[in-house]
Amino acid sequence: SSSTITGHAYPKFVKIVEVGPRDGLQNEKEIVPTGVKIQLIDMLSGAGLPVIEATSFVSSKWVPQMADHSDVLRGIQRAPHVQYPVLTPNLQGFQDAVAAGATEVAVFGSASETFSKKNINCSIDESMLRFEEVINTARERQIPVRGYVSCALGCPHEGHIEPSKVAEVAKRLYEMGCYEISLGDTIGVGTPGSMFKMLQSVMKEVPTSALAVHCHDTYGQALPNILTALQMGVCVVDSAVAGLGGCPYAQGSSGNVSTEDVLYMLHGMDIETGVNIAKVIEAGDFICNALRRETNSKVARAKGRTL
Ligand SMILES: CC(C)(COP(=O)([O-])OP(=O)([O-])OC[C@H]1O[C@@H](n2cnc3c(N)ncnc32)[C@H](O)[C@@H]1OP(=O)([O-])[O-])[C@@H](O)C(=O)NCCC(=O)NCCSC(=O)C[C@@](C)(O)CC(=O)[O-]
Repeated sequence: SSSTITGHAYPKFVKIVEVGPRDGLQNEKEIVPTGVKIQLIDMLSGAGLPVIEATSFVSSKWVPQMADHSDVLRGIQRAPHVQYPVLTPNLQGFQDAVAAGATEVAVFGSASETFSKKNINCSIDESMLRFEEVINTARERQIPVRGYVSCALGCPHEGHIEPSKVAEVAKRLYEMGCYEISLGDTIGVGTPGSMFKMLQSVMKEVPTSALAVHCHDTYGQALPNILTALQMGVCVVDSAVAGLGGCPYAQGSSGNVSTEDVLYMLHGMDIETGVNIAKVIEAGDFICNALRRETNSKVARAKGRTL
């Protein structure tokens, strides 16, 4: 159902997918202690987030920060009704994830051929074969699989990406069995204009109810881009506590849009999320202290603990 605010129809409820513990931390140079990652995830669970992407089962040679994936997954206190998906690029990652107790996984493809090679060391077509193996094996175990499409609004190597290419990759992932497709503006170059065109194209191939947007805030466009997606009926938004993040294989990519800023906007529009913004700010304080870093969330900076 939808409500009308500012002359547009918006979803009444938006699902926030918190990606801070994975996308937010994967690019940190100094290894974050496993206990800190676990405490962060537990604090985020306590804030009422429905989905918390916990870690990645990728090669530790490629992404050393995620090498403790199994210990993180085993160490967290799972809250009821919270999903803790993990990234799995191939069958090996999937099997390791299941052995560590994963109950939801995500595969991550790209709309850019060059980015696919740099990020997961294979072409888009090869990646689809790997993902098909993961998805088919997951289906046998009734494990839901989410799918990402990176470079949906631009590529660090190829520049402009055709919306039709994004739609094609999204369709392939959806038809293979991903229950939700997250469209990633990996380097944060999109604007409401390019978001609109890209979504129009993707929505011809994948139902709107199965789409999520995943915005990085490099050019300060993440919130308007998200608003545009909401106006088009998208009701799942990825974000990272304290605006942590960036992809190690996307030079120039800055943090994800911050969960606190997304919540502030949504709640201000009377859109429900089930998330307690003050508790997210506390989790943000915790991780920023651990990283000895200022938050990237404007809302956290403005309101601190007083909200
Ligand atoms: C995909 C691979 C593994 C291919 O890496 P590869 O080197 O092509 O793999 P391979 O199959 O040729 O195997 C080589 C070695 O890697 C091992 N290996 C093989 N698979 C695994 C695995 N799953 N876990 C651990 N080890 C693995 C395998 O066992 C072997 O070990 P060796 O025999 O040499 O000792 C590699 O390229 C990789 O790990 N890439 C990581 C990419 C990554 O994590 N990127 C960041 C996440 S994506 C992102 O941030 C974007 C997103 C999702 O947020 C959305 C957006 O913003 O757009």
